[in-house]
Amino acid sequence: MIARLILEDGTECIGQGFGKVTETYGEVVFNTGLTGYQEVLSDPSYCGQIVTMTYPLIGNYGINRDDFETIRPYIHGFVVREHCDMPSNWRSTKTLDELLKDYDIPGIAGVDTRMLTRKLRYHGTMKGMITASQAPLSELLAALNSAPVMTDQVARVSTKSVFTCPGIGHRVVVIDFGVKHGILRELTKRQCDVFVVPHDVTAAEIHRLQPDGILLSNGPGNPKDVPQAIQTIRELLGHYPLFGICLGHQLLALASGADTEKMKFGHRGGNHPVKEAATGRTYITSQNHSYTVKEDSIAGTGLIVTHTALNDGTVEGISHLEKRAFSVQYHPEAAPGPEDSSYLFDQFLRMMEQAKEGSLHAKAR
Ligand SMILES: NC(=O)CC[C@H](N)C(=O)O
Repeated sequence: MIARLILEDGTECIGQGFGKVTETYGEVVFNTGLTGYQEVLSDPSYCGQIVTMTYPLIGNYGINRDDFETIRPYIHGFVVREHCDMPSNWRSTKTLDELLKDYDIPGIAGVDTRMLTRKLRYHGTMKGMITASQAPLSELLAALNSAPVMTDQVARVSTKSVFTCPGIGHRVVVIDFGVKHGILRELTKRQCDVFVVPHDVTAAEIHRLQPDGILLSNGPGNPKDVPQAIQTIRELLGHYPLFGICLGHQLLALASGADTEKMKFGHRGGNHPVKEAATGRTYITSQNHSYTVKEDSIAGTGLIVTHTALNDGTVEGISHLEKRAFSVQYHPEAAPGPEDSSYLFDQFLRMMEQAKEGSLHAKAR
């Protein structure tokens, strides 16, 4: 089936449809990962976006049972150069086409993804649509330009009720703005007793769970679309050790009085170099973000910049000088991607230990 990808600037790519070609709209973004398309497809942070992969052959190792980052994919469309429908891998249980069909997600293959990526880098990310309609371009563009911009992605992907991953270690409350399973895996691997709570949880509800620490998860959309979460984090700051990842990092910054802004085309891929200020070390990181913390908004908030992106100098990590709280813009759970940064989960565990020791000393006094 012929499918069309149309961008708001009038660019049209004609290709072969796969998955379920229904008419969808979304922000068109690109990811430079060489592998990891299953994790990209199932990362809730892509909710509302049409993702184009710059690597030219996608689908060749199929889809397996283990690598999902959430129970169902939320992306609005998938764009590839060449779609492989005959996967070869011992773990593969279905094809990429079958997965997209299961969840009514459109795919389009045969697209000049290099041209598309250059365009997105030059103009910045754009609204786009995938459709099988043969209507004139002008008609489709009018529909695309009047399509509403999504602002409720977090509510769509967050859990509706509390669930647990029991463990014998520190009790961690994960505020689920669209949490990736990789984050839960990293916590349970370290024996944490995990409570995953909905995005609109209140500080009082969290106090009742008596956590040792709180993890602010990744998630889709603009951090300013969830003002209630910013207020809750403000109320929690200083009471418990906080660790923020991606959207959670941006929300920690906003709750501390710093500001965020949209980037031109964001960072998405598995090889983004990030420099840690304290050691001068460079880590290769997995990233997926459109927004960033504004460096010039940090002064006077009690925060410091701990990590910086080497490609463009943007903020990739912050830490609070007086309160137990730190966060990173990238993905230390490395799904997909390099595992260099998993030490940050150990840092969070140490912070929870220190907080416990601190409160024991305070009680003894
Ligand atoms: N992966 C994430 O948590 C992304 C955070 C935010 N939605 C952004 O695009 O910047």
